[in-house]
Order: sequence, then structure tokens, then C-alpha cells
Amino acid sequence: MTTDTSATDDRPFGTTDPASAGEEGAPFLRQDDDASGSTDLARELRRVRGLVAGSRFDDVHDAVRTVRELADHLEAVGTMVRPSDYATWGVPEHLASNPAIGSRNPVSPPLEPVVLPDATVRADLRLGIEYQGPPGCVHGGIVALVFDEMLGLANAAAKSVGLTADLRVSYISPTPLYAPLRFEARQDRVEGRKIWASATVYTGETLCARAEALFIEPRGISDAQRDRPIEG
Ligand SMILES: CCCCCCCC(=O)SCCNC(=O)CCNC(=O)[C@H](O)C(C)(C)COP(=O)(O)OP(=O)(O)OC[C@H]1O[C@@H](n2cnc3c(N)ncnc32)[C@H](O)[C@@H]1OP(=O)(O)O
Repeated sequence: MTTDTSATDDRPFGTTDPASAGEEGAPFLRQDDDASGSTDLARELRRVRGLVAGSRFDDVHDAVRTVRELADHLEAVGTMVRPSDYATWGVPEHLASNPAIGSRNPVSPPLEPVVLPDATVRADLRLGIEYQGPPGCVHGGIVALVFDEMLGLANAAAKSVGLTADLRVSYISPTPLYAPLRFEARQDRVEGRKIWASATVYTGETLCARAEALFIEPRGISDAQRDRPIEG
């Protein structure tokens, strides 16, 4: 496997300005497929993940061989991206490998956030057995993961950049698997480098959990980076 050191050029990633969203919201994040098939590959691997975690099998040794061959093939034909290529704000493509929302990461839940005109970010989704914690319910760590991402996106919608410093989740009632879930996050206030944001997840009328978080803007952020927190 070779290493790509030139991953800092312009890529088709970005966000929608809340001002241009209608009442129903507009897709917030743009993570265009790079035409290599990587996004489709991640989609199929998500299916595999759900099937492996949620099925009983008599004998899957043939599948083990197939998947091992696939991994060997990908290792041979791929160009490894170094995390350090994406280590600064303003280099957006790292989003694709994000475990909460990355289009190329098979681990990421099926998050398709929309932004509302008031800069609230909303995501409607269902989570399958691969996200199970208590029987029939979503794992609390997964709820926290989705909250963290949604809160970060709400900051991006409000044109700010922050690292999570403190994240508090109150689990009010179990978050059911396979049920329609609605996550909503919004930025509450900013004081200097401190950013407060909050979020909820409901199934129907039932509040499952809520989150409150403090983010800290990294030192040395420029106005341009603040203005375009994901596009860079
Ligand atoms: C668009 C995609 C969105 C993605 C969202 C994903 C979010 C993430 O996963 S981020 C990863 C997880 N978070 C981290 O790794 C952060 C690790 N922590 C750090 O790097 C540092 O602690 C950091 C940057 C947060 C703060 O460090 P630093 O810049 O030195 O801040 P510092 O100057 O000490 O503090 C600034 C202020 O914040 C306060 N503060 C800092 N940390 C905390 C905290 N944990 N709790 C409460 N207050 C805090 C300080 O008291 C200080 O307050 P004041 O100005 O009133 O004195």
C-alpha cells in the first residue's frame, strides 16, 4: 500500500447556509461521491455489519474467505490516507472517514442531517441491531456519539468551530431500535471561545435523551475558518 500525501486540494464537501433552507429544512452536509465507488462500498459494508451482528448462521466459513480476499484486494489497490493530512481545520475531506457521519465509514450511523432556517440541525433515522445496547434499545454510547456529531454540526450551522470539552447526556427513556428517531441540535450561546449547544432525541412524542455541551474554539482559528467550518 502506498501513502497519499496530496489530499489537501479542493474537494466537493461543504454545508448549506441555513438562510437558504425552507421550513422543512435542507440537506446540511455535502459529501459528494468521488466516483471511485468508495461510498457504495461503505454502504454495502454497512449492510454486512447489520447482517453479521443480527443473524444466526450455521456455517459462514465461505464468507470469511470472501471477506479476507476482499480485504487483501483493498489493501493492494488502495492508497492509504494519513490522518496527519487532515490534522488542521480547513481541510474538509476528513469528514468522509468520520465514524458518526462519514460517507466512506461503514461504522457511521445513517445520519442525513438537514438544517432549518433558524440553524437547528435535525436528523431522522432508525438504528438497527448493530447499535444495540440494552435488549431492543440503542446503546447509550451510540446516542452520545450521534449527539456529539449533531451538536458539532449545529455549531457549524451557526458558523463556529469548537472541540467538545464537556458533553452531558441525560437518558430519559430507552431509545428503541428500528423506531423512527428524531435528533435535533442547536447552538445556544457563545462567549469568547466558549460555545454552548444542546440537543434532544425523540421517538414520536417520547423524549429519549437530551444533551448539553460546552465546546471550546481552538486557538488561532481564522475568520475564514469560522465562516466556513466544514468547507475550510
Ligand atoms: C463539523 C464536525 C463536527 C465534529 C464534532 C466532533 C466533536 C469532537 O469529537 S471533538 C473531540 C473530543 N474533544 C477533544 O478531544 C478536546 C480535548 N480537549 C482539548 O483539546 C482542550 O481541553 C480544549 C481545546 C477543549 C480546551 O483547551 P484550551 O484551548 O487550552 O482552553 P483553555 O484556555 O484552558 O480554556 C478556555 C476556557 O474554557 C474552559 N474550559 C476548558 N475546558 C473545559 C471543560 N472541560 N469544562 C468546562 N470548562 C472548560 C476554561 O475554564 C476556560 O474558561 P475561562 O476562559 O472562563 O477561564
